Amino acid sequence: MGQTICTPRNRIYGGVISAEDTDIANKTSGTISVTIATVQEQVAISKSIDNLLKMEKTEDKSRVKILLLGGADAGKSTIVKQMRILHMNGFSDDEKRSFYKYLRYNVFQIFHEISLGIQETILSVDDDEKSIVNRFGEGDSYFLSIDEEKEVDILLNFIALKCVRSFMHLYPNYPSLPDNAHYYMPKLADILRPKHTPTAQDILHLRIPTTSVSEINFTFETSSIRLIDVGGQRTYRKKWIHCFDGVAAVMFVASMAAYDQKLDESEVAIEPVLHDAIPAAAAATTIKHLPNRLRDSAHLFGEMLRSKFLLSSAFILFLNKKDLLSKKLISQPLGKYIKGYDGKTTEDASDFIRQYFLKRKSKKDKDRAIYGHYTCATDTKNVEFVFNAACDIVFKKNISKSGMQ
Ligand SMILES: Nc1nc2c(ncn2[C@@H]2O[C@H](COP(=O)(O)OP(=O)(O)OP(=O)(O)O)[C@@H](O)[C@H]2O)c(=O)[nH]1
Ligand SMILES: [Mg+2]
Repeated sequence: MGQTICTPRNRIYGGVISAEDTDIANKTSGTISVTIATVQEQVAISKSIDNLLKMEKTEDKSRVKILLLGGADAGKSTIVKQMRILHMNGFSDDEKRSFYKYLRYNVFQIFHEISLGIQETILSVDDDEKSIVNRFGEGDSYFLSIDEEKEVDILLNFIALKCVRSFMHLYPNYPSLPDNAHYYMPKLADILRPKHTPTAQDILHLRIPTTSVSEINFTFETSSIRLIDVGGQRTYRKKWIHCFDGVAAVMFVASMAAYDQKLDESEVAIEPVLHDAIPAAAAATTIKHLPNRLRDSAHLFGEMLRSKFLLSSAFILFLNKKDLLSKKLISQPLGKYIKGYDGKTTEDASDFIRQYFLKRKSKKDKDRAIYGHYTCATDTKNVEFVFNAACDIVFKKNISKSGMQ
């Protein structure tokens, strides 16, 4: 059989000429008779297009543009999902159901990390459990060739293994475990049921990395908001600059629970994200040591503060994952990962992290107010509160409502 040459056009139409094509062909090959009626029609259409464009322009201007920035896994898209729940009627049943496959994949990712963790900690594994642990450690290729039912069985068998149970007992906060493990692990039997429709909470805990810029538009009180979400992984940060025009506020999201996590892309040399970043001595000294996620995030925060395109934008810092921070501190001392910390309580740790970010302000913007909150992006009530307070800042209504200076 000869090879099909796929031109961009027949790739779109699958090689079949569409009804639309035929219509265009008829129109262009026939004689066109111009009458006064058709001219009037054209003028009317053109006028209505102009009006639409004008309306769109004014609407765009009256929209308040808010940009979510921050490193990967910080919680930006979770905040977008919360806005959908709070201001856009949430998710339809079909949409909820469509998240089921991501849910299974997230569970697989947790198990993959558990398998690697078992191997790294050299936990003893019974002979009959070894091959299963190794299969999960290898990656997802095996799972691509099996059906959904079999996959669910294998996932449920994995969690029953003796070595898996011991690992979770000994290392519930193992640094490479995805953050959503805490939520999904206790409810696996329930959420993996093939008929399960993911709940809003299940969806809020999903980890689906953002790879492109996206936006939602909604009405908040009397204002029209345009909320823009970007991918936080280093490879996607280069796209951010295209969103920097006319930003009323930057909501910078950072995971406080990332203090013991490493960047995925740790081998990549650290480059400034923006060419316009004003060099600061402080930034140059930050990431020389461990390529740690919290450190990377604070560095990025400093870089954004110095961007000349964002100098007139309000900055609101969401120090996120406060729920996980308190869980992790029990077994992972913050001082082991970030120099200079000698506190004891979760409050001490949160305050230290806050200072760690705020000291990225250069001398130049010493007087620039940065507002912020300790947040839990998976908690709808908490996000509602902090988003309302943040909007008060943006709309300059009540600056005293939000404390971090
Ligand atoms: N427990 C807990 N989990 C959170 C919190 N915020 C976000 N998460 C989880 O953290 C993971 C990452 O959240 P995302 O919103 O996808 O992160 P992101 O900043 O959009 O990441 P990128 O798209 O890669 O830039 C998801 O599994 C979320 O459910 C939080 O406050 N507490
Ligand atoms: Mg995202």
